[in-house]
Amino acid sequence: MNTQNGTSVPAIAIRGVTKRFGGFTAVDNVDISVPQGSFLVLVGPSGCGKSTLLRMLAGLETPSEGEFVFMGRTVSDGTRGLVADAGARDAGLVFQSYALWPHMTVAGNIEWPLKVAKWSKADRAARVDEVLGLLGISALKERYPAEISGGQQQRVAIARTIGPKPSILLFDEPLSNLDAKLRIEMRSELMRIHRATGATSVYVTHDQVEAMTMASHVAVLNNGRVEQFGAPLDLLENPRTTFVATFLGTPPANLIEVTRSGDGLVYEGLRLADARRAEAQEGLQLLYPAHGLAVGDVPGRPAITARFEEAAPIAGRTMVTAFSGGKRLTAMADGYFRAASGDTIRLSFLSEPSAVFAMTGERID
Ligand SMILES: Nc1ncnc2c1ncn2[C@@H]1O[C@H](COP(=O)(O)OP(=O)(O)OP(=O)(O)O)[C@@H](O)[C@H]1O
Repeated sequence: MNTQNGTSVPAIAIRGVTKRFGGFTAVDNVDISVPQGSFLVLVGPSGCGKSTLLRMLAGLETPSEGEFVFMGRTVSDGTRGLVADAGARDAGLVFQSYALWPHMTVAGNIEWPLKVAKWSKADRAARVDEVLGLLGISALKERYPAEISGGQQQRVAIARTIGPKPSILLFDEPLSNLDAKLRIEMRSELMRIHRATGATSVYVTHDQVEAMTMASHVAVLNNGRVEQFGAPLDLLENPRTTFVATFLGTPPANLIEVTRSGDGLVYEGLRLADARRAEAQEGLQLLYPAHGLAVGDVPGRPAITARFEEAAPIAGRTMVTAFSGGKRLTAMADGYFRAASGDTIRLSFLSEPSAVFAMTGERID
């Protein structure tokens, strides 16, 4: 069904999209596409352009250059100034703020877009009950937005968006107003809804845990550009830049700046790796995941002295933050580890670095 000339047509194709505000480039030549049913997460630090990209997907902004193609159909084209309206795009948007109509009941809010789309009365009633059930909020049907909690309001907003069965769902940080526990619950809920609707979803977040748990595809954005695009595990295991390597992953990975000395790569006089991993480069950065750094000396492994900063228990182990040479390092200790801030501790490098980067941030090995 979803084919043209025998080849599969992406549900969403973003082709060479740039967005400028005056002289400022907010989105810079973005080129990604995903198949139907994907869960694409746009992740990156504040100001990297992810909301602007989502707003263009929703048709709320026009690209300066490039085009958006949904299911083989061009819905925005920067060169021609074309932007198809929301109905023609077949996309529904869920915002961070719920923006429910306060004078309408929960059922009324969900029914409204179906009225706009000219569904029959019987079909509307059936669909409202169906999405209320899907979101687990049937009991709230006759309440007004002021009479339900924030988490429930967000469910109503999601129910309202999926009501008309859009084939593309767009989410702009929909969970950021919820408390930590509710966020985790709603994450699984959203995944369930995504699967139940069969829609292709695009989800904006600055929370990399959300990105890694929900995505089938992740685009890491930095300064308006896609720094890397791929499956979550691929990005974790094969980061192409130091930006991706340190932005993704919990706890954060460590970058150690080393210099070449003879046949070794050396940090504070300590040989950490074989210099043949990176020919002809003087300064380099070595990547160690937090679990690659242990607290305390380990026989046969290189170790450094660091200044203890803080400890956070995680699943029976302790994530330890310490400083060495002005740089923040994250290590894992077995069991529950405690020390006073400023104490001197030892950190051991348990294995070879998982990657080697140039000082410019590009991956070498
Ligand atoms: N209408 C606008 N006019 C001028 N500059 C804008 C406009 N909208 C966004 N920008 C700028 O474009 C850049 C990207 O903004 P955008 O909102 O897409 O970032 P973001 O990654 O979603 O950030 P956040 O996580 O903080 O919401 C920012 O520097 C922002 O100031």
